[in-house]
Amino acid sequence: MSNRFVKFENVGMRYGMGAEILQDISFVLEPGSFHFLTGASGAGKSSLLKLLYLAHRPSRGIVSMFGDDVTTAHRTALPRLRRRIGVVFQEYRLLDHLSAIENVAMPLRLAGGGDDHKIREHVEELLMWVGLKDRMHAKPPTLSGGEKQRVAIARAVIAKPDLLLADEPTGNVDPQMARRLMHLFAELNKLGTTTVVATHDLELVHEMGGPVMHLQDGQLSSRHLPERARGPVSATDPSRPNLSANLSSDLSS
Ligand SMILES: Nc1ncnc2c1ncn2[C@@H]1O[C@H](COP(=O)(O)OP(=O)(O)OP(=O)(O)O)[C@@H](O)[C@H]1O
Repeated sequence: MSNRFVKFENVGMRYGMGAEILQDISFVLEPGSFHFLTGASGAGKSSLLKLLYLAHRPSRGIVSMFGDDVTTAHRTALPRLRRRIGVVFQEYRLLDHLSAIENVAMPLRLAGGGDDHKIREHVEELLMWVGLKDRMHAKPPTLSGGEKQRVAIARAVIAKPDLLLADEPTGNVDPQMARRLMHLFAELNKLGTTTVVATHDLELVHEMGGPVMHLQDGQLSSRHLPERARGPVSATDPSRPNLSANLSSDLSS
């Protein structure tokens, strides 16, 4: 288990030659833990996620991912680590020339996980669960913002990553769908995925509870809210997403 830890020690971050926008950030993400990341617009939530996704190097401090010090790691070592991370980007980053099904199937195909028929079945089931039954064959340019967001979420969770990073994943959906998507994250988390969800939706944060990382003035503070809603989202929606298909066990090896 120890190689699944994520640890930041006195980390700073800046863009180019600018001032540090994150300073002395220290925390540990225990394997299988669930964290919200909050903070005002511009506080640095997406920037912290960039460090976690290894898309940006810290200006100082030490970042350890899954037991490896990645602060000075050669860039050729990063793709192997990134394959263990699922990301829901704020701007989705879907492949426009592929259908929703093919976008979501991509992580499984890259991991060589399972035969074509099984992959398709699993992807279709997940897309149905996120309410996209009728939009599976659509390409991203023809999808609404909320639909794209749900495709991006399905793509991030399909391969059961060791670490899931979600940047404002419910920003474009209605409150009921937001709860359904949080339920999906909670179910994935129960299967062992360490999860960080950056959000402005404090109502949702209070409803779900648990550890909250808060950014303000470049500094990170932590608190723990009482956990209230780790079960089904509501009495009218007791279904569970099927995330247990064993298609990609080689991803985390
Ligand atoms: N590529 C970049 N180059 C220079 N500065 C940047 C870049 N990206 C972000 N910033 C700056 O870094 C700071 C933190 O931005 P970041 O996007 O991390 O905040 P955020 O908390 O995610 O905001 P929001 O909630 O609005 O998405 C802001 O002052 C922003 O202007």
